[in-house]
Amino acid sequence: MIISAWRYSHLALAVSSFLFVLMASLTGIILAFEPIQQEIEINSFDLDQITAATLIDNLQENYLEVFEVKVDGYDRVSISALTENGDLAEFYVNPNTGEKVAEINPEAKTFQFARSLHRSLFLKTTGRFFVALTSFLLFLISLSGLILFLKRQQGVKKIFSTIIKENFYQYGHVYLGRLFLIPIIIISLSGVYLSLFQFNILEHPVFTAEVENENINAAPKRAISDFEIFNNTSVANVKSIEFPFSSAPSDYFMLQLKDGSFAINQFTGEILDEDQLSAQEQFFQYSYILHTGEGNFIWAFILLLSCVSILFFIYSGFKITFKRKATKIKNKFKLNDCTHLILVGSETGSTLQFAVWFQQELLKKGKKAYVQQMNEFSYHNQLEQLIIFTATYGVGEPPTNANKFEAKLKEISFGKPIQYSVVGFGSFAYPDFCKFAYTTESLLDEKENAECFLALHTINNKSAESFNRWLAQWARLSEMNFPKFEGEVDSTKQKKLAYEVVRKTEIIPNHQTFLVELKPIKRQKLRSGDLLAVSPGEKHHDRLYSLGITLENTILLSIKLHRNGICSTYLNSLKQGDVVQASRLKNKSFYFPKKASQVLMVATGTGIAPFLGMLMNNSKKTLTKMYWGARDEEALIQYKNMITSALENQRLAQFIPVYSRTDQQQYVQNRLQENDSEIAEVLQAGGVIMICGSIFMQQAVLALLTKICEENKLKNLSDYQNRGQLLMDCY
Ligand SMILES: Cc1cc2nc3c(=O)[nH]c(=O)nc-3n(C[C@H](O)[C@H](O)[C@H](O)COP(=O)(O)O)c2cc1C
Repeated sequence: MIISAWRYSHLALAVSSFLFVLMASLTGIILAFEPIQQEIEINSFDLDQITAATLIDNLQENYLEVFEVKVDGYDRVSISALTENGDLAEFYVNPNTGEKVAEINPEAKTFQFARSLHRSLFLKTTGRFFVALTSFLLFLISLSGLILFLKRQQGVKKIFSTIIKENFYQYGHVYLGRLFLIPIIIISLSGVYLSLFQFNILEHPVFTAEVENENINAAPKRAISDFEIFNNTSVANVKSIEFPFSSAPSDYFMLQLKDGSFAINQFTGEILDEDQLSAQEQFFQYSYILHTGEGNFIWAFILLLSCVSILFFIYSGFKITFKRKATKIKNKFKLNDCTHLILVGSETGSTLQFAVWFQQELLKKGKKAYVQQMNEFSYHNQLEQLIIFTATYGVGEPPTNANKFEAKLKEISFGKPIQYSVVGFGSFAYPDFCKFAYTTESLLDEKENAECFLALHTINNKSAESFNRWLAQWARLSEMNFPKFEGEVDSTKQKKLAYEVVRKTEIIPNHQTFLVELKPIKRQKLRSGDLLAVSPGEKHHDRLYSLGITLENTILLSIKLHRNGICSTYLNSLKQGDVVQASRLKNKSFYFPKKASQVLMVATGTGIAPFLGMLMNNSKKTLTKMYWGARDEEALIQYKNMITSALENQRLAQFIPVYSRTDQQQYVQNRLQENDSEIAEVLQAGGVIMICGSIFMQQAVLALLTKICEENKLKNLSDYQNRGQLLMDCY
């Protein structure tokens, strides 16, 4: 597994503490319900409007003797008093009247249990130590997570920009991270701070009034309602009031406010001593509220969601890690004996899967192939073929395991001629698509004795299909036969179904293209844009075709016959009534949009097939235009009827054929460029651009679209792609 230092720390911390974090989150979820429940159940009074003087008066009117008043975090006022029946009791009162409103119920058993587990794991001091450590580790995990998030988003300014969706768990991990990392940092830090008090590292100050008894006057005697301090203090600011034990002048009121404590002469109301709340104690109070959500419904709810999100982080984190760990480098031969060296530049391991698969296939063919990380590159005399698979990160930067490659390559000189091929793995969602692969290729270009075997090939979103196109070219040049790389969507694992050939057109000699229409023998749900993996027989591997669905629910395939193409030759040999075995692969990212102001289709050659199906089914008559590139008009013969009928019934608004080998001598991208303002308008008006056909056309069209976006001051092309306004299926 290849991993950067931050990612490694994040993972190591999470793995080492996950059981404790899991326990703390589960109990945290339960405990977060307590303030929520209290908030719902309690009739609260507006304590700001009631003075301590009124409260004391009310109480003294209602009870024989009052010992203490307490105001809790939910603004409930409770007292301990001698009632008129002479009973000593504790209960909640209405501060406006002094009357009893409710009993003080003991805390529910569930909360008691969850709290003990949350605080000490029922292990007393040892448990408290582990809990404190867990809090601290959670803080470090969140901090490293925050740094990874900022690196991923490429800076603080881009915190709120779109998160690029790679897969569900990765996206969820990052998305929830953006929402909950800060609350989790607050929870963990406040937890650590509260723990310091549990271990007596910090202590709560105790207010002991320093009063000289002889200085306490019993006169002039005032009514409580005339005590300045009680009149100036609202009950909202009170934490507790201890009443004087007896009527001896040496006993006084002890008033504890949220910001200080006072000793008050019971006869005169004079302040005998006072103490301001220390910063440490204030910090404790804030930490307590932040950690428990006491008295704040909204914050308690955020705490609840944060704890739930921690559970998701644990689960998705493990999912991501196991996926990455799945591929390991295992070399059968010593490096110095190998003729083929596959270098990998990968951050999260997916590129490595391609490399290891490729190595295994080369080994099966008797080649001595070695897989190595790009940073470890060194030259040996046996080396003949250098194949580099690399991802791109950051702003077109190398992955961590390739960041020293440039420096290493500079020091290396190839003693004998070698041939190299570079494959770039990247994503169109990023502005610098596969940039590091381009850099790598140009570095090799400059090296003596290094000859380019196959020009740079770029792969968007780990597309197995695109990789197979590269593989086919590489195999042809090196005169080998490779099976298909199936990647995550393994068509061999999909159920094979039977399809009957209902139509097959003659091949157009100059273009070597033909149409095949297949009818599923068993009914199935199909959509234009899906892929059909056709199996030419047991011994051969499947070949994927983009399909269109006709109005009769048949599958339309447009095929180019390749000279040594096993599958295209097989399909060309079919006759009406023959049965074909194939499996369907969903390709949801290339469906005709359900809602779009307009659709612009761009295709070359046989790439038109899914579009023909989409047009037939465009019953809403969404405004659709199609640019289609081919060598000459003859290539259109097979599609002409379908295009004409789509135009007639307004399922296609305009068809723009572009021919490269006629007087016109144009490619689709040239024609698109002539209409650049119209293209800009499509993007601006929320329209969708769909591209299907050759990878070369795709790259040229993407370069043009990027330019159009820049010139018209539109958003980044990747923004449109993220919003589903740019859909592609190219090969
Ligand atoms: C944070 C981040 C930044 C990325 N930056 C780029 C980029 O600048 N250009 C690009 O083409 N792809 C970029 N990608 C996409 C990756 O290169 C692509 O997903 C690749 O297949 C990942 O390969 P790996 O799993 O082997 O690391 C980025 C991906 C992530 C998560």
